Amino acid sequence: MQPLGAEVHQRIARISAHLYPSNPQMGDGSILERTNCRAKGGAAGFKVAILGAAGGIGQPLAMLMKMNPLVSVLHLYDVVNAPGVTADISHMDTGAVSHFGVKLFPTKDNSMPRISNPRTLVKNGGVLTTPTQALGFLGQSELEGALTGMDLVIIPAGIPRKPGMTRDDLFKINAGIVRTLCEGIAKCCPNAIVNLISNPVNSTVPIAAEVFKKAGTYDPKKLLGVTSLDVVRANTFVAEVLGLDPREVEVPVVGGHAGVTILPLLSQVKPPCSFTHEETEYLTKRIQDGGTEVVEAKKGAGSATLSMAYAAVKFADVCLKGLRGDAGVVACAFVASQVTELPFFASKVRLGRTGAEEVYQLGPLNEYERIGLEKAKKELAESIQKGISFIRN
Ligand SMILES: NC(=O)C1=CN([C@@H]2O[C@H](COP(=O)(O)OP(=O)(O)OC[C@H]3O[C@@H](n4cnc5c(N)ncnc54)[C@H](O)[C@@H]3O)[C@@H](O)[C@H]2O)C=CC1
Ligand SMILES: O=C([O-])CC(=O)C(=O)O
Repeated sequence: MQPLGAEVHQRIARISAHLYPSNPQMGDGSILERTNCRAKGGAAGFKVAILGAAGGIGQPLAMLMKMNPLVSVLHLYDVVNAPGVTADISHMDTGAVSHFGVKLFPTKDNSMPRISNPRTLVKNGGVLTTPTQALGFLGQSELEGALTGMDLVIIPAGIPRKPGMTRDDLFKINAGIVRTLCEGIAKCCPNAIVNLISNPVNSTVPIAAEVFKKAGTYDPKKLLGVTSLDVVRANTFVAEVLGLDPREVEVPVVGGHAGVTILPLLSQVKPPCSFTHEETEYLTKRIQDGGTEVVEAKKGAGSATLSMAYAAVKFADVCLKGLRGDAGVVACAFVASQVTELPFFASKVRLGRTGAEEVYQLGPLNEYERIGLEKAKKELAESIQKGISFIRN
């Protein structure tokens, strides 16, 4: 293998310094390192990490994010099988790079980096690029590499439910996983938008907030619990009842993401429509129990993964459009909120360059929804407190 010329060496150092401004050691080119760069033809876009990328949600989510034209770099992190998933995804001829892998090795005198396969280097508008060569991020020791420089971090890491379990039964294991991952975010990409999928969302979002507060990096606008699957389900089930195309239906779903805390506002469905009491009861229950419906159908093989990946990608896409500065980007999410007396609540939010820039009020509720809201708040208050106490005590 031939050593690289000084010009290439300097270019690598410049790119690394640009990508890792807070970690200059990554840019000196004299250590074994990984560098990000765009594949030839890769669109300028956002850097996205998926934590738990080898899981039931993580894999289809990685695939769909690799197809998103707003994404230029995709980091796939897991404690198992991340390199395999990354290798697989990296063969897709889309723009995003699922972690490009040029490995730079020190030379004997430690002065000049070598590249494992110099033929993979391509010059693209002055930027060092390579056709996608997959490298995932495997295990705790690679978490920092996965997170450094990210604009958006999506977290579907953690165990899923089996029949008979509640989402709260996942707390014992998932709380610790979320804490560790969020400590990494606070350290490596404190300005990233975080989309938290791991259950129980009603507690994991408060956990994440406490971790960020402890680290001094908390920005409530940037932490979003993902409740988009509730909206996706609500749109589907309401469309079935109305005999409409689900793509034309918009149902706000507020509260939280577990059982009675999932509160569809059927009085605010677009296009405007009305439901009988029986229809309201049927729809509310079906939307609230949508997750359990899938858990039971899978008979112990996990919970919703494909519809969740779809819903997560829809939500990530609106977050990226907000970051890009698009106007009028609105979606439901579980966020820090003053809409009720609770510190967190899911409602419609407007997404902008800095995250959830505006949290909308609930609007007029009917009697059925007002009763539902009281039930939702009671359970939510306990779940939120449980998350907060996990970090504070
Ligand atoms: N917010 C929502 O609407 C929904 C949330 N979920 C939740 O998403 C989570 C993931 O579900 P699935 O993908 O079906 O589970 P899964 O078990 O198929 O995948 C989870 C992945 O997380 C990885 N993982 C475990 N510990 C990790 C750590 N410390 N760091 C990084 N990765 C780690 C595992 O290796 C695995 O690949 C569950 O908690 C589930 O309840 C599921 C559906 C909907
Ligand atoms: O039900 C579960 O455990 C997974 C989930 O959150 C959902 O599908 O809404």
